[in-house]
Amino acid sequence: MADSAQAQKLVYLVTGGCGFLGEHVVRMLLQREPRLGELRVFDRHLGPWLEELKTGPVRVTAIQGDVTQAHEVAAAVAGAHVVIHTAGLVDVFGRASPETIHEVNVQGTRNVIEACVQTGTRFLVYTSSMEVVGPNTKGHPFYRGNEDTPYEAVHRHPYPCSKALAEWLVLEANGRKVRGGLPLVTCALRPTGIYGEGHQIMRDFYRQGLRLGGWLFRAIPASVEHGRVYVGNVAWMHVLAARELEQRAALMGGQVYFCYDGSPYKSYEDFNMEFLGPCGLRLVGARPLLPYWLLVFLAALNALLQWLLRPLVLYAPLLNPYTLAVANTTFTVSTDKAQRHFGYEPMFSWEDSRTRTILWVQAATGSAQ
Ligand SMILES: NC(=O)C1=CN([C@@H]2O[C@H](COP(=O)(O)OP(=O)(O)OC[C@H]3O[C@@H](n4cnc5c(N)ncnc54)[C@H](O)[C@@H]3O)[C@@H](O)[C@H]2O)C=CC1
Ligand SMILES: C[C@@H](CO)CCC[C@@H](C)[C@H]1CC[C@H]2[C@@H]3[C@H](O)CC4=CC(=O)CC[C@]4(C)[C@H]3CC[C@]12C
Repeated sequence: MADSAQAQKLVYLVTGGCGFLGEHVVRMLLQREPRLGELRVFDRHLGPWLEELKTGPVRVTAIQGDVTQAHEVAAAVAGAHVVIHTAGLVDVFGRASPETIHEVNVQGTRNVIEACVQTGTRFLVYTSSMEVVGPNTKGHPFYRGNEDTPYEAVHRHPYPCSKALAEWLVLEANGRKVRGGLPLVTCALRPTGIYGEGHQIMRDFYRQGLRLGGWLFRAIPASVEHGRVYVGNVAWMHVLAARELEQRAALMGGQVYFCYDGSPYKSYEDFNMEFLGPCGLRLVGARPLLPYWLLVFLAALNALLQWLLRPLVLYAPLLNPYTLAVANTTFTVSTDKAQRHFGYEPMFSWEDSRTRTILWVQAATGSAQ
C-alpha cells in the first residue's frame, strides 16, 4: 500500500462473508479491488456459491470458523492486510438469547481486534448499524440526521446494545500499536435498513402477503420515514473505506460513517411495496387499519407467547414491541461525510437498486409476471 509497493497484492479477510451483506462485499471486492491478491472468507456457515469464485484470478480461501473462538479468528487474520468485520448476529426477533448476541457481536469483535493487534494487521473496517444511535426507546424521531446530529441514544434491546458496544471497541482500538509497532486504523460504517438481493425479511413479507391472498395491511403511518440503503452501495462503501484507510488514516481513523445512497425516504411498508408491488402484492389502506394501541397490544401478546412457548417451540414473529417501535419511529439520515472523507459516491442509482431488488424477489419467489 506504500508508494514503493503499488504493485503489492493485498490479502483481505471478510468475516461474515457468506451473509446477506457479506456476500455482496466479497463479490464487490473481487470486481472492484485491483490490488486484491487473496480473499479470505470467514463464516460459521460457508455458502456453496463460494466454489464458483475459486476459479477466478484472485485466490479465494473459504474458512469455516466462529468469531467467538479467539484462536480461529487469529489464524484467519494472520497475514491479512485488511479486515472487513461484518459477521454478526442480527436478531431483533428473540430467536437467540441476549448472552449469545453479546458473545457473537461483542466478544467476536473483541477477538477480531485482538487478532489484528497480535498478528500485525493494521486496517479494520467494522459493519456497525444505525441501531447504535436509534431509534431510542422514547420514540424520538431522527429526521435526516448526520453523524454529528445530537440524539439521545438509549439502548435496552440486546441487539443495539451489542452493536453499540462493539462499535465503541472498534473506535477505541484506533491507534493501538499492532505487532511490528505500527498503529491500527479503524472505522465503523453504520447502515440503515439494508435491502436488496438476499434480503430475507423482504422474502418473509412477500410470503406473508401470499398467505393473505396477495394483500398486505398497512400498520404504520405513511408519514413515519425509515432509512433504507441498497446492499450493493453498502458493500461498495466498505470496499472504498477499506481501500482508503491507509492513505487517509489521520482523517478516517476512529470515525463513523452512516451508509447512504439515493433510496427515497418512505415508511418501512411503503418502501417495501416498491419491490413487492411489482411482484403482485397490494398494500391495503391509506392509513393504518388497526389503532396503534391494538398493535402495541398484539406486539406485547407476541412477546408473552414467545416467553410462554419457549420451553416447547421457538415462536419469533416479525411483530414484537421492539420491531414495532423501530418501524414506528422516524429514522432517516442525510449526510455526505463518506463522500468528503473517502470519496464515496453510490455505485447504484435508486432505479438500478430497485430493479435489481425486484428481479431478485421475482426470482427468489417464482413471482415473475
Ligand atoms: N440487515 C440489515 O439491515 C443491517 C445489518 N447490519 C449489520 O451488517 C452485518 C451483516 O448483517 P446481515 O448481512 O444482514 O446479516 P446475516 O445474518 O445475513 O449475515 C451475518 C453473517 O455472519 C455470520 N455469523 C454469525 N455468527 C457468526 C459467528 N459466531 N462466527 C462467524 N460468522 C458468524 C453468519 O453466518 C452470516 O453469514 C451485521 O454485523 C449487522 O449487524 C447493520 C445495519 C443493517
Ligand atoms: C410492524 C410491522 C408491520 O408490518 C413491521 C415490522 C418491520 C420490522 C420487522 C422491521 C422494521 C425496521 C427494521 C429494522 C431496521 O431496518 C433497522 C435494523 C438495523 C440492523 O442493524 C439490523 C436489522 C434492523 C434491526 C431491522 C430489522 C427489521 C425491522 C425491525
